[in-house]
Amino acid sequence: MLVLEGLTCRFGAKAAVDDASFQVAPGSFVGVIGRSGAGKSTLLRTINRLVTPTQGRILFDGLDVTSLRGGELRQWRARSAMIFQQFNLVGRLDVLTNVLMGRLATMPAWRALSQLWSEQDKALAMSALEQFDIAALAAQRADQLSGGQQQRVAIARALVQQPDIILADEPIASLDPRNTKIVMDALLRINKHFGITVLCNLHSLDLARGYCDRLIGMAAGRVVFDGAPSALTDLVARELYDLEAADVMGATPAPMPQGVPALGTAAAA
Ligand SMILES: Nc1ncnc2c1ncn2[C@@H]1O[C@H](COP(=O)(O)OP(=O)(O)OP(=O)(O)O)[C@@H](O)[C@H]1O
Repeated sequence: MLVLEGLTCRFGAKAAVDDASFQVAPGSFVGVIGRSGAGKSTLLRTINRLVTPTQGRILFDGLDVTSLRGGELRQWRARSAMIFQQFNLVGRLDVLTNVLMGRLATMPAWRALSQLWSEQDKALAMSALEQFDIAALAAQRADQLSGGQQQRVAIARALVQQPDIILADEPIASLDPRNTKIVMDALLRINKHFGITVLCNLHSLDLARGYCDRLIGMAAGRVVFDGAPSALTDLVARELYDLEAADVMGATPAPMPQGVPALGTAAAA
């Protein structure tokens, strides 16, 4: 269980996240929504401790994440895998090595430095690639892949971290509708088949409604909505998004999941 208690993150006088308190049950798929600048990215980055909170606490299964330092903090970052809008792969390295990077936190420093991957880790990485139908790309340089393929590699890397929670920060923001569906389906599969909790920032409200069990709405750093997608009426959504409402609500049809996608069924884009 992830618990946030009065979490606040200030940049100078501005509170990017302002007194956020909520709990996320294991195995849920939670969408964080809100207009640009609402504080969604900062919230996820603070949970992962890429950003240091100014006030409040983050607890995970009773562990006080806010006070972690050094090796313990590195372990937490491995347990809370981040997925970024821009994929964050090492472009000059091949796909398999990029996925194996997800195993670094489990290795002794000398092996991590020389990147001596065990056969077991290689098998795990290949299996993750197979699950997203990109095993055939294992030997290719990451920067030769399409955006959708790169994001699937990033998701495979997150999966081999064997995380408790995945924090996905606008994972489909730079993708076309077809790849948006492939990547959202991959996250849904991880959530439903492996039971890994997903906390996912999404700009598109329609997408959030289609994929998430629960939505947390942010405005000016504060949590202003927390409930089931069905409870988010158009009126509340319009208040949440203000002038951006037309852009995020049904302007272009958002892809919807057709049930929970089986493993290894993503189209080989
Ligand atoms: N490192 C930083 N230094 C100063 N201000 C920051 C920093 N990071 C974020 N902010 C500010 O905090 C606020 C929240 O930003 P954040 O990126 O978390 O919002 P967001 O909802 O994720 O927006 P977007 O969807 O545009 O990414 C914004 O006003 C932003 O300018």
